[in-house]
Amino acid sequence: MEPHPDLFREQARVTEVTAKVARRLAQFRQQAAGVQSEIVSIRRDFWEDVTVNLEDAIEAAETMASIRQQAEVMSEQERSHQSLTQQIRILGRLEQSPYFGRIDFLADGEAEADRIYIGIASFVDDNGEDFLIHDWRAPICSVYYDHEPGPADYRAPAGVIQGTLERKRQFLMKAGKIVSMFDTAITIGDQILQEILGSAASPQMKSIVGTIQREQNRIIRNTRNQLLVVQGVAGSGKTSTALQRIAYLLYHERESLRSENVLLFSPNPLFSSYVSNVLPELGEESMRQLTYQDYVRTALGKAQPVEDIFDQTEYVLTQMDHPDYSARLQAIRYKSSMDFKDLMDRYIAWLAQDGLEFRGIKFRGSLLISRKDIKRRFYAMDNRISIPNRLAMLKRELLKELKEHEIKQRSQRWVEDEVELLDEETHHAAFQRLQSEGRFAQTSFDDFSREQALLAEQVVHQSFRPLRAAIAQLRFVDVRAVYANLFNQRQFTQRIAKRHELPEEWPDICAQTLRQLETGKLAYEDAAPFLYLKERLTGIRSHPLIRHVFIDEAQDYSAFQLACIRQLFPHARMTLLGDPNQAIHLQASGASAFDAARSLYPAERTETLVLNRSYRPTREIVEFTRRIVEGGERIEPFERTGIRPTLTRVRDEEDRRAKLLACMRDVQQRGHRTIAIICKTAGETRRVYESLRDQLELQLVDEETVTFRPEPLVIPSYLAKGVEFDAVLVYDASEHTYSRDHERTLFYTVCTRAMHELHLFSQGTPCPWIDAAYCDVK
Ligand SMILES: Nc1ncnc2c1ncn2[C@@H]1O[C@H](COP(=O)(O)OP(=O)(O)OP(=O)(O)O)[C@@H](O)[C@H]1O
Repeated sequence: MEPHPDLFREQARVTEVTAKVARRLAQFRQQAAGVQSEIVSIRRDFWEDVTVNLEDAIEAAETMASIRQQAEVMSEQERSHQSLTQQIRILGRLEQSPYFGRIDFLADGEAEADRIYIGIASFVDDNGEDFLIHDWRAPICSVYYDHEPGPADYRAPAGVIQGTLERKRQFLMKAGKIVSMFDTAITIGDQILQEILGSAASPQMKSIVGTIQREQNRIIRNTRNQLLVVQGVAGSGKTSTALQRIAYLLYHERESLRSENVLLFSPNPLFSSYVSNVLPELGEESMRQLTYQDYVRTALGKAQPVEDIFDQTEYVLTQMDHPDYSARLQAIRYKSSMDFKDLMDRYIAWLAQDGLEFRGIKFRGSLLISRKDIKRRFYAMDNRISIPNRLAMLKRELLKELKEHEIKQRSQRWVEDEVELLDEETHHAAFQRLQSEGRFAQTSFDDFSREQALLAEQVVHQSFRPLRAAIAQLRFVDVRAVYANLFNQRQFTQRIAKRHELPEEWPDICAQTLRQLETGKLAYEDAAPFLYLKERLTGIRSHPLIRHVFIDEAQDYSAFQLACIRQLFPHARMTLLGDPNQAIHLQASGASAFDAARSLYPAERTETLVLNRSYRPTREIVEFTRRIVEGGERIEPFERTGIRPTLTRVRDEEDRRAKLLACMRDVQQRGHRTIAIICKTAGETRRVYESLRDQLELQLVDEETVTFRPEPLVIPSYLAKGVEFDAVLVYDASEHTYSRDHERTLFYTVCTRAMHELHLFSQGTPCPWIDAAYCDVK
């Protein structure tokens, strides 16, 4: 292809700008080194530079002031070092690729067009006036993403600016050199996007800043709503867009928003690390990330273990022959529903009058306060006061009473014994304390008994510590028993369930739940309701510092979970991203997750945006995968072609192994590196790994894995969600493995992980959603 006529001129500008960037970088590095050595010397001389004098109160106060002042100097230097480091990181990136776009925008009424070069951050010339690079988030830069050459506008703080986009140019650069450059008006399709999407998958997600599409830009720059729902097909850029949106919000609200005020709920640790590099690549600190499971575990504490979500998923995918299977599946669905939440709300309302369960308070085997007594006191309080407030009052009362028990214990025999066992140092410390408090009398006999009394006080105080902590944390409320009662008073539950139908297998669900509760470990499906109950009783611990919550793969959340999340972050705006066709966990509500979320916010503060174009896979893969799901005809492929998916029939395991290895070799020969063999379950994944590892360098991915390498790997289906590979080999695409209702979305999720190649293997009848017309059958 002919080089672009302006290539020479543009390269000259790039060279000039990168030289300026390099100069600024050198200056900043020097400054940072200076600040660094300043910090080191402040740390070293800290105690020399403060005057320490604790002789009297005035001197001590002066000493404190001097320490504070010195600490302030140090933290100011540390802040400035941090900011310099961030600038250095950004300049380092600009030196490699200063910008990726240019627009020439002629505002109405102006004589000359503004020439705007767009990069990941602004760069102003040494005169402090001329922008050599504009930050992609600046208002004018939205023209680049939203318009083709011709009439265009953008929203500035002062209002909408109308004008004409005279030119739109895209660049791809490496190490300060233009690799390719196009004007959108003269090329067909999006050449740069073609190049980017055609390249290899990477173990770390990359930012899409240079090629954000118009429909994605609407999501990124949406600042009006409290709830933004993004419903997008597989590979439509939901995650990429979410991360760009976070970067945008950090810029747009830069006066008040920090990365620690933004929280992303991600599906698993592998996904968290997969996306963790995008914001740093854009010059921003990464947001906080959490899985829902981690959140529940932290909130419930170590004392209340919870089943792993992956163990629940494995159960659902493998234990079809288990006698409890059908009841458990029903339990998972019901306990995730809003019907169950309603039931619990009514139960909690009743608990305000009766039914709360408590634990007695025991010390060294004897009962100090019985549970009956605690219950009596609780229900003796004014029942117009909320349960959490009544419990707080009760807590104070119990702590006071505990103090009295503590005093009584001091004269007990066991205390005397323990005092005798105390070491010399403790005795000495008690002696010194009494002396400094002037509590010694003249006679040594009294002195001895005073020391004994002080030590007894300390011993008892120490022994009561766990009890005090337990009361302070309201552990005298027996949440587990309260939860269990919901399942062991069937008639009662049926009475309060009235309007709602309990599930058909309710008696079995009750028996199963009680058995599980007895083990001390919560089933995963009980975790969210249990936590909800606990928080409704003991007080909701909300997180007011979080201002934006993002939930990726939102289709996999239950309506119940979404309602809880809403309650936890009362001051946060919410962005929900998901694809109902990829709902793979049983508690998932799929499309109704979005309805559930919408019902939690006022309609006028809610917006839903849809992404139908799939960027990840080639056209051939989209043609194949969109036939797996209902409504797949609305999925539009991006114009990038490749080889057709294949379906290989195998005779037996030996044949499968040979054909899989042959396929793997072919794929590697075609230049692909990140190749995933996707199995359905963790058990199958391990077996495949064991059987292939002597033939192939292979990485085993399980729920503990946090990163993957660009080489062949074997992974269970549900862990692959959200990530992508150059080629996907579906280990077993037979009807035996994928044919039940809830396996359809799982199969779709697995197949849509492929960017360039998709190969399926099947022994016996292939899974019913494979359309042989859209793949090569071998
Ligand atoms: N505007 C874009 N420019 C360049 N690449 C893009 C763009 N949009 C999406 N992509 C690429 O498409 C792929 C899929 O993006 P992403 O993972 O964000 O999609 P998703 O909708 O979250 O997918 P899924 O739901 O299947 O997990 C990624 O490789 C991403 O870089």
